[in-house]
Amino acid sequence: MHDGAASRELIAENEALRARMADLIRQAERNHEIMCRHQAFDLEIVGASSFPQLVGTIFRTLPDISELDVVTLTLIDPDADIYTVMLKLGVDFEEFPNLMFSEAGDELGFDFSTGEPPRPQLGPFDRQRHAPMFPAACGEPRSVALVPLLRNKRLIGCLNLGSLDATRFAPEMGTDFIEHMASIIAICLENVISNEMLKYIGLTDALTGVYNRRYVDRRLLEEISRARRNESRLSVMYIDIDHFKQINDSVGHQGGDDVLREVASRIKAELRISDALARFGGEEFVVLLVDADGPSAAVVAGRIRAGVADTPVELAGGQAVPVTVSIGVATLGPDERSLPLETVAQQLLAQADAALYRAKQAGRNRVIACP
Ligand SMILES: Nc1nc2c(ncn2[C@@H]2O[C@H](COP(=O)(O)OP(=O)(O)OP(=O)(O)O)[C@@H](O)[C@H]2O)c(=O)[nH]1
Repeated sequence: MHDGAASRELIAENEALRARMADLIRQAERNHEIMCRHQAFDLEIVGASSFPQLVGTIFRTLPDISELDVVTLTLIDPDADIYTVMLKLGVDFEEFPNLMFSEAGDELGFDFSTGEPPRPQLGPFDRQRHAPMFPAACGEPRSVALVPLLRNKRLIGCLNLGSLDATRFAPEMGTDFIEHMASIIAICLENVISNEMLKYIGLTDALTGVYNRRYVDRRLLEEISRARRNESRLSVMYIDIDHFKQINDSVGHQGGDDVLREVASRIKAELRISDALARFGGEEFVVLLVDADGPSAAVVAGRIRAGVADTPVELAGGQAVPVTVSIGVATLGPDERSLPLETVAQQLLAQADAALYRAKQAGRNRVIACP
C-alpha cells in the first residue's frame, strides 16, 4: 500500500473514532444530566412533608424529568382509610385527577401466581387492560410501564408511566432504573401516609371520631385570620350535655360513651362540611361555624338542641335515654380585628363558655347567644 493511501485510511479511521468518541461523550453527558435530574427529584420527594406535596411532586416533576407523556398513581386502600383521612385533613382530590385508589392489589393486573413480588410490566398500550390506569382525561399513551410499588415485598400501589412513543416501553427492556425509582417513591409514600395518619390521630377524639381540642385551637386561629382577611363572619358554639353525671350513673360508663357518640353524630348532622366539631373533653363539644353571623349561628344551635332533645338516645340494649344539651354561642366582632389572633381566640371561646354557663343557670336545654 502507498504511504499516501495508508495515511488517508488512518486519517479516516481517526476521524471515525473521534466522531464515535464525541457521540459517547454526548451520551455520557445526557446520562449524567438525567441522573442529576433524578437525584434532584429523589431529594424533593424524600423532603416532602405532606401527602399533597409528595403526590404533587410526582405528577408535576416525573413526566418532565423522565420525558413521559402521562404519569398516574394507583394506591391500594382496602378500607378507604387513606382516602378518608386525607379528605379529613383537607386534601383536595380534584387537584390530583391522576391519583386513583384500588380496593385490592389483584385489581392492578400483576401476576401473583409465582409467589414472588410482582415485576414491572412494559409494553404497548392495551385499551382493555390499561384504560383504568390511564383515565381518558390524561390522553391515551402508546406504550406503558406499570411499575409495582413494593414495601417489604408487599404491594402498596402502582406507578403507571405512559408515553406517546410506541417504542419507549417494550417487554424486553431492562427495568432496573424504574424499579429503583419506584422503590424510593414507595418508601416516601409509606412514610408520608404514616405521618399523615399520625397527624390525624393526634387531631381527633378516639371515642367519638370528631376532632379534638388541639385541632380546634389551631383551626380557630386560621379561621380568625381568614375572617379578618375576607371580612367574613365566624361563630363559636360551646355545647354541654345536661346532667351527664346522672346519665352515666343510670346507664353506666359504657352507656354514657354511647350517648356521647350519638350526640356527636347528631351535632354533626346539623353542620356544614366547612364547620368543625370537636370534643373538648368530658361531655363538652365545641363547634366552629365558618362564615356564620350571630343570628345564623343561633339558628344552627337551635337545630342542634332540638335534634338532641326531640328523640331519646337508644342504647345497644334497647334502653331509650332522654338527653338534652345546653349551648352557648359567640360571634367574632369587627372591633376585635386589631387584637392578636391568640387573644381573640381565647376571648371568643370564653364568651361562648360564659353564654353556656348562663344557659345552664337558666334551666338547661336551651341556647344562649352572647350579645
Ligand atoms: N361515659 C363517659 N363519661 C364521661 C367521660 N368524660 C367525662 N365523663 C363524665 O361526665 C360527667 C360530667 O359531669 P359534670 O361535669 O358534673 O356535669 P353534668 O352532670 O353534665 O351537669 P351539668 O353540666 O351541670 O348539666 C362526669 O360524671 C364524668 O365522669 C367519658 O369519656 N365517658
